[in-house]
Amino acid sequence: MINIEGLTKEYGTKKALDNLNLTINDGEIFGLIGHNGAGKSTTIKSLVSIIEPTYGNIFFDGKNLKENRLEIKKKIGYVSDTPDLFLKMPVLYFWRFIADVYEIPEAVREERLEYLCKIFSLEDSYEKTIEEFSHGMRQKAFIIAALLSDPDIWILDEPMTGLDPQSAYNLKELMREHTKKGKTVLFSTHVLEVAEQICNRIGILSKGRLIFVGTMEELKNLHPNQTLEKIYLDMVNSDNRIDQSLV
Ligand SMILES: Nc1ncnc2c1ncn2[C@@H]1O[C@H](COP(=O)(O)OP(=O)(O)OP(=O)(O)O)[C@@H](O)[C@H]1O
Repeated sequence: MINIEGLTKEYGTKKALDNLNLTINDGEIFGLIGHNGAGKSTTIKSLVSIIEPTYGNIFFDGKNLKENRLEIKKKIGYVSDTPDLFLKMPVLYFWRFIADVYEIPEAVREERLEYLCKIFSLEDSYEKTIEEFSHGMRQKAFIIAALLSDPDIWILDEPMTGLDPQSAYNLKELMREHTKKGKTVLFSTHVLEVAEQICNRIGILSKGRLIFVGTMEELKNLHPNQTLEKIYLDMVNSDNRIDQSLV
């Protein structure tokens, strides 16, 4: 279980996150949805220890991230929204490097690599450098790297971006299988349909604040005669209007 308590991130006078409180349960696929700049990546980067929150705490199974960073990081598979690292490295070297960092035994890593490369159709690209990959192939290379150690918690920033329909479908299936085992997936997306298909619950972020947390059914029930898109847009736009009326 992940507990986010009072998470706030300030960049100078800009509040990227404003007192975020959220629980993500074991066995749950949780989707973070929001406009550009809403705070999705800031939330995710706080969870994976890339940025230090200004205030607040994050607990994984009751353990404070601040005090148990390394132990918790080992349990997390993270995909960034910008898969543009290690460009000059042949992808197989990159995966083996990640396997070394996570201390995955030789036999296990090769088997897991074969399995994931098959799922994401990269089994014929071992010798290529990441630079030679298309955007979608890079995305898949970084998803494979994140899942190589079979981590309990998957935290994925816009994982579907650039994926072809087959790879997107396969990733969704992997997410479902993972959470069926009682494990956790948190991912961000702009695409409401993706969230509708696979999320047990979603959180809608607007200007660093959570303005809705619940199931898609609960969201739809707020306005039964409207489309999901309309409900979402009305919610975010009325949040903007409330802010403007306070100025
Ligand atoms: N390093 C930084 N310095 C200053 N402001 C930042 C920094 N990183 C993010 N921000 C600001 O924090 C806010 C939240 O950004 P964040 O990247 O979390 O949004 P997002 O929801 O992931 O957006 P997108 O959908 O475009 O990826 C934005 O207003 C952004 O400009």
